[in-house]
Amino acid sequence: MKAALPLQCDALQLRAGGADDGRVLVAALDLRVQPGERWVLLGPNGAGKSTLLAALAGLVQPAQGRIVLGDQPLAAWSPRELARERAWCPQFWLDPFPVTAWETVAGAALVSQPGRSMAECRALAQQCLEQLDAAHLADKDVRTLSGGERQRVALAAACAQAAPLLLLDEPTSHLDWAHQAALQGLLQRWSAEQGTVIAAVHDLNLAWTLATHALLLDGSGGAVAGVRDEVLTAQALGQAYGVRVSVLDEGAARWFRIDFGREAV
Ligand SMILES: Nc1ncnc2c1ncn2[C@@H]1O[C@H](COP(=O)(O)OP(=O)(O)OP(=O)(O)O)[C@@H](O)[C@H]1O
Repeated sequence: MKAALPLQCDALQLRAGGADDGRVLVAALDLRVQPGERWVLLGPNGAGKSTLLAALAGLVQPAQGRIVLGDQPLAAWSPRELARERAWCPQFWLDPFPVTAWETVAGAALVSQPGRSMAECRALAQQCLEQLDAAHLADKDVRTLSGGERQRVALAAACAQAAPLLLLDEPTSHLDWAHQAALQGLLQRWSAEQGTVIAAVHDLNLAWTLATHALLLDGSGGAVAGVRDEVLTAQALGQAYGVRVSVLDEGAARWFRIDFGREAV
């Protein structure tokens, strides 16, 4: 896999639904993301994590400011070129047609490299399904899969695109513990090869173990971005989510506990 390109946001403003009169989700975000970094996006429901991921994928237009990938604004990239640079794995899937898992993944491989033969796409699809422990699902109709199985197929499709920037919207929302751990390992290897990962997550402990950097949206347009240890603090998380968060530092690890029985900070 080739190395990811640097990604940057300059005074980025995003509104709900990308509409001119939509609520401001992100007021003026400056962000620098370097190849090999793993970012987690956090913030309350409706804060704008999915909207920001879609904007970074080039699928939602900023109200103001700009996003730059490599040396040109995102808006200047053609869809075909962009498909070679970034893969976007959404939070939900619509599967209206009877398509198999391997066809779904092979389709993603074909999007980024239209010259590939179907045999090559199928071999790559098989490899990516194996990486996500989903090879045994290859011939199944995606409409018949369980939530976790369908999510692993979607993640395999994102990997098959072989685009070095992975934009993942709640990638572990349907995964059991073992598959969460396996995905973390995969994403760490991805970034070790100079791929970049940006993932929206709600699980603070998973966020901590996954991330090198974090971006915390407050739901009112504000955002704090930086290295993980400085952003993921009890105070900042408590304020953003409106719950009491306590932190246990244990060697190099940090554990978060949410006190659901106490009033918000
Ligand atoms: N197409 C749309 N039209 C209008 N409003 C939208 C549209 N898409 C999203 N929104 C609104 O924008 C806000 C941000 O949504 P978004 O999905 O980005 O939040 P999120 O932080 O990912 O939330 P969650 O944690 O619940 O997944 C929400 O209030 C949502 O209702």
